[in-house]
Amino acid sequence: MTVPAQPPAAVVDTPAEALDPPIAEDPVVEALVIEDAVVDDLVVEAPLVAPAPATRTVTRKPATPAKAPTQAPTKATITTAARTPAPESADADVVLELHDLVKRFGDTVAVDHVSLSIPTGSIFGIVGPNGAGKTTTLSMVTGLLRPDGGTIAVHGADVWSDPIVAKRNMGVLPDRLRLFDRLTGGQLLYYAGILRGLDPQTVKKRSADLASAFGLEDALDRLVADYSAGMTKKVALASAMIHSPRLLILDEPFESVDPVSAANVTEILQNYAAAGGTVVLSSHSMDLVQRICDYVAIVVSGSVLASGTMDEVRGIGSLEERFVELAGGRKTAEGMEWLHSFSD
Ligand SMILES: Nc1ncnc2c1ncn2[C@@H]1O[C@H](COP(=O)(O)OP(=O)(O)OP(=O)(O)O)[C@@H](O)[C@H]1O
Repeated sequence: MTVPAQPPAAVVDTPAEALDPPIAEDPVVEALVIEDAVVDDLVVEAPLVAPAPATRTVTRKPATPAKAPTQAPTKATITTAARTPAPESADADVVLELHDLVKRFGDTVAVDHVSLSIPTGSIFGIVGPNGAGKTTTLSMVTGLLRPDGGTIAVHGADVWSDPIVAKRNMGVLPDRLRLFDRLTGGQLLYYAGILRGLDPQTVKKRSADLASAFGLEDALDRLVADYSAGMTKKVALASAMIHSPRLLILDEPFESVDPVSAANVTEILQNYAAAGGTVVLSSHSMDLVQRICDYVAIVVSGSVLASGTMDEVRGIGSLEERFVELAGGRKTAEGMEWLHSFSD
């Protein structure tokens, strides 16, 4: 009897991660996806410490209901909205103001005159295709990258001319995690808290709360260098929050994070925003952004093509549909037949 040859296999670790939706949905990529194992199982009930009381009176607007407007915004109205962000009410407090931000790398214009107003107590999502300029924008906001033009102000304090004031109340999850990974998770959290001026007792209490919230209790004594990608992301997120900042800047906080942990992180962020904290996050997960963000900006080729409340930006469709439309639609995978010819 002839035994049929085994089909060839490609082993790809989370191939769609950090890919923008048009690519992540591409049939070629879909064909390659092999289900990822869910690693960290956890159940969380511990609430995260709320941010310190705001000096201004803050009432977080509830997430806008998923009600379709009577008329879909046209591309022209969206583009106009991009230049003048449209918060729900004109008197909304603005915690973070980006004005006419520009960043070039040689001939590449990574960020092209971006202006955004982030209301206090909101969760603001920044989405865009790979290479759109999201990380570059957030890196300038957090003072990691100097802008070529424009200004960034946190509660009126300029990030570049008044960095100590501007950054004091900021918690940052950068894109490329460069942690002190020869420390244990517990030591890293301790270090983050002490650096932010907390006393040791408070740091210990908050570290325990955060470890419980992120399902890292059993990992606190292990070296961060030995953590999985998702565990590393979570301990970095916990380090960004330990001083209960008023503003969290999170670059792809859900990347590598399993669905249970993502649900926990979502709940933590929603409680945080309900207590007056503000979250600015970038993500490729359109469903998640649509579900948790009050406001969203779609960035393509360094420019904001749409921004405003979630309902204003997505119109009558989903955020993903609007994103794909503004990002230039999907490309059909042609000329890839060689992939099906198998080298054996
Ligand atoms: N240090 C750098 N030197 C040169 N070019 C850079 C540098 N950092 C970013 N770029 C370029 O700037 C553009 C924007 O990159 P950026 O990382 O901000 O995109 P992104 O929207 O965060 O992408 P992704 O979704 O893939 O993370 C890209 O063309 C990128 O190649």
